[in-house]
Amino acid sequence: MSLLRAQRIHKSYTTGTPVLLDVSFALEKGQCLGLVGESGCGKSTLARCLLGIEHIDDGSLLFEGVPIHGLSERRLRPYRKHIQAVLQNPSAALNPKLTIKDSLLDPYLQFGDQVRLRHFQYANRHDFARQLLEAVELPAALADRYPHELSGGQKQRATIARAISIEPSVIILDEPTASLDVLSQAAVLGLLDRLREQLGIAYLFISHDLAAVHAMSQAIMVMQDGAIVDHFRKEELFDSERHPYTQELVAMFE
Ligand SMILES: Nc1ncnc2c1ncn2[C@@H]1O[C@H](COP(=O)(O)OP(=O)(O)OP(=O)(O)O)[C@@H](O)[C@H]1O
Repeated sequence: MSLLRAQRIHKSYTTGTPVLLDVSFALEKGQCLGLVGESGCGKSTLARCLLGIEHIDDGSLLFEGVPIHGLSERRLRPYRKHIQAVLQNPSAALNPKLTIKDSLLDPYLQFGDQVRLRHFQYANRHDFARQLLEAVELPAALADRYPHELSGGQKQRATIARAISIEPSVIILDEPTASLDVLSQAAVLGLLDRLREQLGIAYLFISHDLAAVHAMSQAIMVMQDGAIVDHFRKEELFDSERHPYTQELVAMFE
């Protein structure tokens, strides 16, 4: 059974223009599924629907076969711990008033009594934060700093540490390196890839950067104007039967 399955999802905002059109896919355990498409095609809207931040107008979303669309916040809560997110802007994702340690501990304080950790061990706050910082290759001394005292790359590593802290099944990565310089981008993508292998977490990796998506993913979906126009295995990217839009993206990539 797939971990996360979207079936024939449709969504419009109040303006009425469809933003997601008949979107279907399945994310398997431990897989990185890439989603590529140009700005405004609907990628972040899909991410927000999967996270339960936006509602869908039609279709279904299933987590391990259980419908999770249209649930009240209270009924959605048991699923929130399984699906975490790392978004584009780490400065917006970290509370400026909290130390890095307190931000890292936040998901565990919310869900720790409901999760069974296999990789990390919670003995006390300080040691847990140390393990998480170590997992994302940050020095333990950063635990007591505030977000404004970290570089962009360090902040994004901290948001990744927070996302993995309760060992979710899925992380939605929405342009996770967009705000970083080229060297930090490569380092953060390498880190994410290693963590997926170590922790067995599945990613939906959303990006406008086909090269990054190709490097990270086992399967790739291409979105155009809210529809998935192509969906293929990584090895099939250069095949001649690719959708014309995919071929346009490939021409830019080469
Ligand atoms: N809250 C909203 N209300 C109305 N329209 C919205 C809202 N959020 C997004 N849109 C519109 O939906 C469309 C898809 O936006 P979305 O942010 O999902 O695209 P995207 O592919 O993630 O773009 P980018 O790569 O630039 O982040 C756009 O036309 C956008 O203007």
